[in-house]
Amino acid sequence: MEMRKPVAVDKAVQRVMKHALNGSVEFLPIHRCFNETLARDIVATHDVPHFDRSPYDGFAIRSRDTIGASRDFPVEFEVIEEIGAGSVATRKVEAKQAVRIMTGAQMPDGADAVIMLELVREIERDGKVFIQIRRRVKEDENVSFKGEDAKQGELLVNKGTKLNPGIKALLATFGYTEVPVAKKPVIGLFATGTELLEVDEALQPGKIRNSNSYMLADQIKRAGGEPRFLGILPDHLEGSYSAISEALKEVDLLITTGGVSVGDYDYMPDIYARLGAEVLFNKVAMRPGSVTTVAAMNGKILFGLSGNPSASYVGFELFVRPIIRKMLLSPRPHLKKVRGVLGENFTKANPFTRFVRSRAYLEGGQLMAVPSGKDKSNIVMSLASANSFAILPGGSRGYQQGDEVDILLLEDDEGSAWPW
Ligand SMILES: Nc1nc2c(c(=O)[nH]1)N[C@H]1C(S)=C(S)[C@@H](COP(=O)(O)OP(=O)(O)OC[C@H]3O[C@@H](n4cnc5c(N)ncnc54)[C@H](O)[C@@H]3O)O[C@H]1N2
Ligand code: MOO
Ligand SMILES: [Mg+2]
Repeated sequence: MEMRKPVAVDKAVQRVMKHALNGSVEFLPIHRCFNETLARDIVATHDVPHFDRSPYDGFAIRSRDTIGASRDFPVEFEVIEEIGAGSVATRKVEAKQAVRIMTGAQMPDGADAVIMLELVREIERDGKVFIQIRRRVKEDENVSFKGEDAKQGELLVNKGTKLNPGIKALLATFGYTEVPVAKKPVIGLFATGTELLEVDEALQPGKIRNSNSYMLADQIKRAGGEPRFLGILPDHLEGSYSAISEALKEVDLLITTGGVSVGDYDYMPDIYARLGAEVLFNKVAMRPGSVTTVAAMNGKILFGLSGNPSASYVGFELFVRPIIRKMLLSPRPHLKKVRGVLGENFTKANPFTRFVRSRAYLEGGQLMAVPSGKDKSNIVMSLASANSFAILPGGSRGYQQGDEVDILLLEDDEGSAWPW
């Protein structure tokens, strides 16, 4: 019987990260990309706005002409032209002249301020329109200046940042019809186990439905990768070996679940040996997921996650997610770590570090983490409301409600450079 030597979690993650693959760039039409990450820095290619403009519907004037204006002594301006946004005045504003201007329209030459429509009185005389201004208007008042939003050459968004609606607005502003994004790594997904049924199959004695593949496919998408379902492999060495070696040609990374422990039908260790893959570790000092095995081969990584649902969920987030994020050029590829308070007693001691699936929430400004269900490796139900892992370092004692703990956030996009 093989005795496996557990590796500390941080050491295990470190070993995997040494084999991180480089990401590549592709260009996607702006209306098609969503949630990808930028593969280039976004730099302002011109000033925004690229002309001085009015932020109000009003009248563009020369501020100095309002000196002395008051309620009792209004100053009169002749309205020489009217422009809406998109139009440009044809005449220069001279002394005591005004251009009726709408929000977003370019400031006419000569004018240095705008007074809002509501603040003037309009009068008509001899077929001409005049306005009366009853207050002093300062130089530059109500002008939105060229470059006030962004200056040409300014670095606006770093590569490796996930697209969001705001970044989309920037891309459109600068005329990106095609957006440089990090190509999503393609991650193959095999579920192994003779006991596994497809989702549409009726239950049979001793058999269960394959839930891992669906869970992991969405974890892959949440991390920014592209899952490729490769189906279920019954526990047969030959068949599994050939399916896995074929699949490796098609994907960047390969995940299998199940068959990594020491059971009679746990064939993954044999398969790695036959492939000639370098096993980075086959036991991690963590719960769940202690059997997590990672192997490297020809610039690809094979993640042998546990068959137990909670264990494969945790294994993915700790070991696969950072590799995906790295390929997406993120400078912070790991889960974000924050401090919080344990919301319930957790008395079961364990020599290995526990990653307790938890629901984290703010209460009176304090982050609380409460276990989201039974803390066993073969449990599925606790995953549904988990948005975090509370980290309970291994040792001989349990933890109490109110203890301060590190918490890894699952639904955050900022990440950590290195949380360990
Ligand atoms: N003698 C020992 N037995 C076990 C050890 C050990 O150290 N010594 N480790 C235990 C731990 S810890 C874990 S975790 C599991 C890991 O087992 P495997 O990764 O080899 O996975 P399987 O044996 O194939 O399956 C385990 C469990 O998970 C269910 N499963 C598998 N695939 C799926 C799927 N796609 N969807 C849902 N559920 C799945 C499977 O039916 C089993 O119940 O080993 C312990 N044993
Ligand atoms: O790998 Mo197992 O999940 O430690 O329980
Ligand atoms: Mg097993």
